[in-house]
Amino acid sequence: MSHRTHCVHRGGHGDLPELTAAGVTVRLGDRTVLDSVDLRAAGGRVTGLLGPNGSGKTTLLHVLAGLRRPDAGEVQVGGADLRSLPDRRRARTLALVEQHAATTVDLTVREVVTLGRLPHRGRLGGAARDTRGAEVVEDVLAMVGLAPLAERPWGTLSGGERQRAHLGRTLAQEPEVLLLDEPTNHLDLGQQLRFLSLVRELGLTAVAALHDLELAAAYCDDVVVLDAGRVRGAGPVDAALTARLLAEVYGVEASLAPHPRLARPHLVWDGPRGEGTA
Ligand SMILES: Nc1ncnc2c1ncn2[C@@H]1O[C@H](COP(=O)(O)OP(=O)(O)OP(=O)(O)O)[C@@H](O)[C@H]1O
Repeated sequence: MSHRTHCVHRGGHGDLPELTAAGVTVRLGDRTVLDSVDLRAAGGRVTGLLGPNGSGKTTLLHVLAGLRRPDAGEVQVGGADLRSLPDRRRARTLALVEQHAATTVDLTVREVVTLGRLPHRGRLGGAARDTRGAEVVEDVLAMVGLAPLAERPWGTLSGGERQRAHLGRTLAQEPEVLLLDEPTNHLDLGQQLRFLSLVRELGLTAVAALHDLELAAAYCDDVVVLDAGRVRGAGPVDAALTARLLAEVYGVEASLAPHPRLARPHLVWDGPRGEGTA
């Protein structure tokens, strides 16, 4: 993946909107899947959305993206109620990279990325008014390392290449707020590190659901930890990811330590709770 400066690159400077959720509750059937959840994703920072399987991360991302209406609570982006934004404005403000996003199989990689330009086109869908569209698409293809595969049919891509194409389509939307649902799932270690480095370098307001606590400790500024639909911890990574929280929420003996070479926290785990050696 290329790290060159790009037109969708914001560099983390001041004017990016904050995304907040207040009292978000979602009930599905007789289950309360999210229970009065508060979240604050500060402008231009990467917020990790953490929690065990089934804790509500995807459901919360769908509420934050405006894809699911909560039973209670509200989401604000840049101080405005998400529901008050017209669809196209919302799509230009905030975009979600889904975990298992489906894409029509006979499109090429460039065509998939170009789909991200739809909110920038005229009301009748014409490309005429999207004067920057082609340039943005080429920039994004280079940025996610898919320029050499631009003409490849979607169906021939590996899982990791598809993940990068989905990111490319989302970046082509030029959102200010980027929502990512387990974005590193299909990626090898090198691609995981490059993907999250790229997300940081974009400098957008980002919320990423992550299973890998090591990656979360390394790449997130802040975290929100869900457990059974409730927030169990939130704040800057090193303050929020305490040994006690990791034991209670994940059932593991683990803690953060200074990275031996880099100025950032590093997750050190001993094992499942009660079986650690420390
Ligand atoms: N339509 C539904 N009806 C009932 N329960 C549902 C429905 N959809 C999701 N759930 C439940 O809601 C809970 C939260 O699911 P969600 O996918 O948001 O969790 P998650 O933290 O993203 O999980 P994972 O890490 O496994 O992807 C789960 O227990 C799930 O089984």
